[in-house]
Amino acid sequence: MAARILDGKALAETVRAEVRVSVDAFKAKYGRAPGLEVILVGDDPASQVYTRNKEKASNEVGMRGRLHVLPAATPEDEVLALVQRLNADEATDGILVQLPLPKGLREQRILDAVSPAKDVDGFHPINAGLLASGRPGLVPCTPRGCMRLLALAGATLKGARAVVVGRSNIVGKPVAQLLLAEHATVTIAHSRTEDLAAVCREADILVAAVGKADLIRGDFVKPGAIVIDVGMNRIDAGNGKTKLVGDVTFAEAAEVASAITPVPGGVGPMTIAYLLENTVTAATARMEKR
Ligand SMILES: NC(=O)C1=CN([C@@H]2O[C@H](COP(=O)(O)OP(=O)(O)OC[C@H]3O[C@@H](n4cnc5c(N)ncnc54)[C@H](OP(=O)(O)O)[C@@H]3O)[C@@H](O)[C@H]2O)C=CC1
Ligand SMILES: Nc1nc(=O)c2c([nH]1)NC[C@@H]1CN(c3ccc(C(=O)N[C@@H](CCC(=O)O)C(=O)O)cc3)C=[N+]21
Repeated sequence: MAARILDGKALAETVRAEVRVSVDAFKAKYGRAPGLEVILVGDDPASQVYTRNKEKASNEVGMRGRLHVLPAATPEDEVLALVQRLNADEATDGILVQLPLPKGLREQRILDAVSPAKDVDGFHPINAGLLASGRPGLVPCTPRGCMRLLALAGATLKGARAVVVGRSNIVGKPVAQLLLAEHATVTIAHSRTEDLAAVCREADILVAAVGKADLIRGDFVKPGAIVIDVGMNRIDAGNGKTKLVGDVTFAEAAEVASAITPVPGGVGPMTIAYLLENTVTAATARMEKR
């Protein structure tokens, strides 16, 4: 049996079309476009590509997107000052601080400075707490993208066994919270998990968010399971070039799973689409509160 391949690129296009509609409605109502501010500190080439894509994607749906590039040696107080200026700016609805930050900058201190109302990454402890309490707030983009891909797959979540491999605050934990909210029976596995293969084989829904190529092999996958591969690993392609792969050995898993996301073209594009969605959500919530 060959798995259905869940096309995240196409689904992200659908989400963006939905966002375009809400952006138009927002503009008609409030006379301005929602604004997303992306802060990049340093000159990491991969981060430069990602952040430029985010800026471009926001402009494509009719939002105002702006990228702030600061030198790697920028003092922490200057980064904080920019965040505070954007917190206070009426036309700024979303603020994203691209990770990782250069060494010497305290990530937590900077992320915590972002106003929870403008925290379109959903990384602020207030938003993490709201999610854990099952209350409305801004939800991290990648986990939202994973849930939408599961909906595309037609997954039944209620009562299903879900295994999330990875327990980071940005992917593993929030995706587990969202699955739990949908009444799945959720297990979170991590680097100290014993017999990861056996744990994964229990899963009707398997989410891999680790950052290790080929960690999840075909025999980790229960026949008929749905596999969401969040991993982004750049590996040597053998021909002097590199290629992007997930955490799951795709060819093997696709033999056993009922549906699987590819890398690239799976979760990645969905993350960007939900960043835009979160920005309109944040913008609307702020305007309605005024
Ligand atoms: N598609 C997208 O849009 C995005 C993709 N990513 C990608 O997703 C992956 C995960 O990102 P992120 O959550 O930030 O990563 P982190 O490095 O923060 O977390 C990785 C997690 O994997 C666990 N882990 C490490 N080794 C093993 C192992 N051998 N077996 C089981 N678990 C293990 C770690 O366990 P422990 O806690 O014990 O250390 C940790 O919980 C990366 O490849 C990243 O590039 C990330 C964000 C967005
Ligand atoms: N504050 C913050 N928020 C983030 O959401 C955030 C971050 N920092 N730091 C880095 C990670 C990683 N991340 C990705 C988003 C999209 C793709 C993506 O679109 N990937 C394409 C391929 C891109 C390529 O070819 O390189 C795909 O999978 O098809 C990848 C990775 C967001 N992150």
